[in-house]
Parts: sequence; structure tokens; C-alpha cells
Amino acid sequence: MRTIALGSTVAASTSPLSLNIKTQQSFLSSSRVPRESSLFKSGICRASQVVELFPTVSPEILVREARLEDCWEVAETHCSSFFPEYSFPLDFVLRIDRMVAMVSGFAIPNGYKRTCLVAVTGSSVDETFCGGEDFKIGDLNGKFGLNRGYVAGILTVDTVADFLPRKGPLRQKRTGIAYISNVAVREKFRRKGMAKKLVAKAETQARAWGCRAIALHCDRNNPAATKLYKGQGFRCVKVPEGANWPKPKTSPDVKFNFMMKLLNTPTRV
Ligand SMILES: CC(=O)SCCNC(=O)CCNC(=O)[C@H](O)C(C)(C)COP(=O)(O)OP(=O)(O)OC[C@H]1O[C@@H](n2cnc3c(N)ncnc32)[C@H](O)[C@@H]1OP(=O)(O)O
Repeated sequence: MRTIALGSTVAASTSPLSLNIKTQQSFLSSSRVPRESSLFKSGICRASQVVELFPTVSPEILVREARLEDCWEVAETHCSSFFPEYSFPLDFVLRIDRMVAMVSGFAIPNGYKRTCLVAVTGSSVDETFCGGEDFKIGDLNGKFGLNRGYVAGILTVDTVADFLPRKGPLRQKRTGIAYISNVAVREKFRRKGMAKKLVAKAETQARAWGCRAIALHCDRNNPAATKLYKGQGFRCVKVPEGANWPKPKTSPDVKFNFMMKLLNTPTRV
């Protein structure tokens, strides 16, 4: 369990870009409120605002691994989706914090995998067309692309198994089950199938890692996300009475569904 300090706020994190689910959930209900943060007004994000015009010209969606040059937009997507009420300077500090967390990667234990996927729009370039050598910094793929598109959705998938039920008397971590977290799509790009594509790509990644199943926690009071996962073939797993299954650290009043899908089930896109 890692902790990211956000000024005076302490965010419990499940992965480098992990949500502070407690804070996240309390803001979910307001995530549809139109947001014009003072950060944007201040002009710090003018470049992003200009790029935002592009998707209307070329709306195709591509899902790929996040790259180093995506990190600001990934942090923006994360923060604007999970903390829509934050205004300057806190929203700016939060974005910086998430960016640093991503780049530093909060090194995962040997033998485990984790990757951050992004859904980009406005990119017409071949996904494989990248310059330079491959390298990995934190969760980010070190390739640079010339036309990388605009990051509008994110998802993290890993095999770290921190939030999966343990096995045996020694409470060993499970293997072969991937875990999804940090799923977010910028408000103006929602209901266009982006999250579905991200989840589908996460499943492909999990299969490539040799996983037989994929799991996640979803707030019971998040009907949109619950519908998304059920539609993608995830099913709620009943937690046995008294079972001490790990779950994301949040306020006690946030209740999660633990959802799982066997990876031999066909993926719907
Ligand atoms: C494991 C986790 O990370 S849980 C955290 C989930 N993240 C959040 O709650 C952050 C804020 N919300 C969001 O970012 C988005 O609303 C998401 C990620 C929940 C959905 O992203 P989208 O790209 O809009 O979803 P997408 O367009 O792929 O919709 C897929 C299905 O989900 C369901 N769905 C998505 N949004 C809604 C909604 N607002 N109301 C009802 N159903 C919805 C629908 O069944 C939809 O299929 P349909 O459009 O064919 O009816």
C-alpha cells in the first residue's frame, strides 16, 4: 500500500496513478458538472485547450500504452475525472503529483507487470510508428510518437494482486489474475465507447501476460461504471461472510463490488 502526499491531503494509492478512491467517490456525483477551473483560466493549460479542438476534426479512438509525452494529459484526465471540484492551485498541484507518481512508477515488485493504457483521439498515425529506442520509465512506455493524439481516457492494469483475495494459510498473493484500476474518461468524451475499448485492451494485455481472469473493485454507488463492467462480461463475486479480502483503502462508507471476468469469455467492443 503506497501513500501519496498531496499537500495536506494524503491519498491512498493502489498503483502509481491509483485513485484516492475515498475522495474520488465523493466527487463522482458531481463529475458531470461543467468545469472551468481557474487553472484553465490562468492560461497554464492553453496548449491542452488548443489540442482539445482536434478531436472534433478526427474523432477515431486508438487505445495504446501510455508514453512519456502523455503524462500531463494522463494526469489531467485522471484529476478532471476523479477530482472535478478541485480548483487552482490544488488541481495544478494534484496534476503535478500524479505526473510525478507516474514517472517514478513506484517500482513494482520483481516479476509483476503493470501498464497504463490511454485512449487517444485525433490520432491518425500507425500505433507502431515511433521514433527512438524503447525504454520504460515508471508506468510509461518511453517511445515518442510524432502524432500521438489527445489523451481522453485512461486505465491501469497490473498483476500485482494487492487487492485480490489471498490464498492459503500464509495468505499468499494470487497469480494469474490481472487487476484493473483508474478507469477514467474525460467528461466531454464519455458515452463514445472509450471505456469499453480500454477495458477490452486491458483484457488483451492480461491474456498476453498469461492471466486467466481479470478483476476490479467498483463502487456500488457508481451505476455508470457498474453497467460498463457488467456489459463487458464482469460479474460481481460474493464476498464470503467474515472474509478478510483486501480492498482499496477508502472511507468505511464506500462499499465496493468485487467484479471478475474469466478471460476465456469473448470480449465485446
Ligand atoms: C475500476 C475503476 O476504476 S472504477 C472507476 C470508474 N471511473 C469513474 O467513475 C470516473 C468517472 N467516470 C468516467 O470516467 C466514465 O463515466 C466511465 C469510465 C465510467 C465510462 O466511460 P465511457 O467512455 O463514457 O463509457 P463507454 O462509452 O465505453 O460506455 C460503456 C457502457 O457503460 C455504461 N455507461 C457508461 N456511462 C454511463 C452512464 N453515465 N449511465 C449509464 N450507463 C453508462 C453503458 O452501458 C455504456 O454502454 P452504451 O453506451 O452502449 O449504453
